[in-house]
Amino acid sequence: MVTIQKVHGSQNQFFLLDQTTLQQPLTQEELVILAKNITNSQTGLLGGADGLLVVSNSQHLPALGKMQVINADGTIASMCGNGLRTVGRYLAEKYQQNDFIVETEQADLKVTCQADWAPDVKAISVEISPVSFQRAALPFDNLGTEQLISQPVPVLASDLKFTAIAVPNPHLISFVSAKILAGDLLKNLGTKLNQANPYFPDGVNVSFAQIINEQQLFVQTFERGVGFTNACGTGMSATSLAFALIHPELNIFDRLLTVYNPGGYVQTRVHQTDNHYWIELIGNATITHYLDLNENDLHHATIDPAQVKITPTVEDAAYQQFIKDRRP
Ligand SMILES: N[C@H](CCC[C@H](N)C(=O)O)C(=O)O
Repeated sequence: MVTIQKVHGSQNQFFLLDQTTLQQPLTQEELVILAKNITNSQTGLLGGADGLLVVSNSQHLPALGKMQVINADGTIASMCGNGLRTVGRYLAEKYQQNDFIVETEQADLKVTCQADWAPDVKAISVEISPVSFQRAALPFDNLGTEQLISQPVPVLASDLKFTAIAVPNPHLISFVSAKILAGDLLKNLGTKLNQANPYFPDGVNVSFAQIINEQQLFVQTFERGVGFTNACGTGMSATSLAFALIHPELNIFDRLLTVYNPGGYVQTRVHQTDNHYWIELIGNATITHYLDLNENDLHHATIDPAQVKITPTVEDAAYQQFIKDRRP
């Protein structure tokens, strides 16, 4: 039997599998099949999830481990901010360390355990990096520009301005009115740009944001490979950077922002050293369930829910209690 976890960051939900606990690690093909199966709201476990986080040993000393992110549709994401917080917590407890490095697809990133946000609400800070505005980094095409920073893009939507940032997964961001946020535009644009289209050949995470005040944002994201999620850590991080760049008069750099989302909130700090940007993402890392199942079933994605021993924790109730009166 092996144990996997169901976890969330700001209620962006994942299953977490540590390959090093298996007799035989899953192959990449098995991981993708498992991710699509286990996260599915019909065929999956516990109502499914937004993706699968795969932990394995890193060859990059001094990294404590390596994180791979597989979206619910089986596509691979180069980064996952909410996911990295839960992987960071997992590795902190596995190796009894509070400040360490985790290898991700394009960078080895800092992870730091924070003081609990409330009883049974663990908090982790993670580095979101590398950051690029270059067309080729997203990538995007046929928009008539090499960079997109707060510019109108009529072919995507009239009357909005867009910013495109890779952190390093791709994000398209627009600061919108409450009316636009409440409408169907985000769903329509997110759907359109994550199927065959001339603008974002690899798809893109699309976020609409509202500025609550100079220290608070609200962000809703339609995620590549998933659809709407309760929160997107890299989306909220990229939006914080866009906010800092679009409003230099507010001196946002190095200041703590609170970014609300449908799943709760996170905190971010945007940093600039020389012309290099990186973002600190701070937020909960919650384990909702431990799942004991047969390793063989993982290899064949033939998981019979009746054969899985599910142990809920007290942490989700603690998180719900924590965010109950912390809404914008
Ligand atoms: N939810 C994740 C982002 C997953 C990104 C994935 N949807 C992609 O880039 O394909 C986060 O907290 O950053």
